Amino acid sequence: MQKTQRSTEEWLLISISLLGALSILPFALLRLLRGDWQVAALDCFAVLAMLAIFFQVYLSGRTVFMSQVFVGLCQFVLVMTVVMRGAEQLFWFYPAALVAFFLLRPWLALAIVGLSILVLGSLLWTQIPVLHLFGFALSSLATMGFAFIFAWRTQEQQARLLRLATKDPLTGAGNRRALEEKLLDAVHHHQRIPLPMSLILLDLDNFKHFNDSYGHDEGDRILVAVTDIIQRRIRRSDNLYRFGGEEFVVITDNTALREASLLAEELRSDIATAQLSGCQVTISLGIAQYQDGETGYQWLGRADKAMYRAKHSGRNHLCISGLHEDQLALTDR
Ligand SMILES: Nc1nc2c(ncn2[C@@H]2O[C@H](COP(=O)(O)OP(=O)(O)OP(=O)(O)O)[C@@H](O)[C@H]2O)c(=O)[nH]1
Repeated sequence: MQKTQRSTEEWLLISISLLGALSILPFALLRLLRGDWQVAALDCFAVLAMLAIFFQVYLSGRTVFMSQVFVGLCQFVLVMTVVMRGAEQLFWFYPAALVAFFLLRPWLALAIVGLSILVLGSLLWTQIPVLHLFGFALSSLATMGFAFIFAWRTQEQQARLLRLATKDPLTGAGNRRALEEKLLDAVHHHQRIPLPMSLILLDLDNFKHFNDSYGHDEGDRILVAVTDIIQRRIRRSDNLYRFGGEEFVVITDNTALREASLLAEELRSDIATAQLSGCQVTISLGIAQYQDGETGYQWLGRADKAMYRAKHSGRNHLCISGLHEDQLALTDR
């Protein structure tokens, strides 16, 4: 379960920054040959800065901040080119605006491109005929407006697709696919920054009996109520997933076994005392702290084994996987 693939965002920024540097390079060389030092210096700066962004993203995988830097750089170079070469360079506004909407969140891109239109308009106010200026204002605003609508709609659709792909429709907890992604990310992150992290696997006790006695719809309501109790108890940075029918997983970043077992005990006790649908619902839990070198599935498997030990100990119980089990017995806390 090794994560080696780059995200789409990384590939996009890597490609765009390299392509940008390679496209400006011939202009830089031409201007150097012609002795057009000022613009050549600006072009060389743009090439070097884009290459720096390329290497930074390639090596670190940081895309959000580097996208902002890239868009800021494009706008700066655009404005400076217009300052040095005049209105004839205005056509660069259009690709620079589209890159902003392509890489950034729509509202941030709107703010940056809007500001750029204002700066360019005020620079050219006295230099070009009013009709020419009016033409630029209209075409740039239309480009910005359509790009914004397109980017905003894309963002909404992506968010909706992401919800559909990663959320359990009944409870709203993350689904199994999201859990698998999270396990990959967590292990990958732990290889870079080895902070303790723990996993709690919890399973409703005798749920079949509950379903058989009260009906499937009532069973569904219990699943939703249990999800709410867990969501209210865990931190915002913790992640809850519905792993199977009546099985849930909580992954707690930056949490060692002792804190995770305290949380698990709180969950057990909160649910056991909640009187859901007028009944006592109980859960059994298995807890495992991530151990260096294991895969996400091995980590989950250890928590699963611990959870089954809890079931065999009579249910409404928690068991801990790992070396420190004795020191962490509930009576010890
Ligand atoms: N209402 C409802 N029930 C579900 C859902 N998914 C799974 N179940 C039921 O959960 C029950 C799980 O039964 P078992 O695997 O035998 O487990 P259990 O009865 O909880 O017994 P232990 O886990 O050993 O305590 C089955 O009756 C499933 O039909 C769901 O989405 N809604």
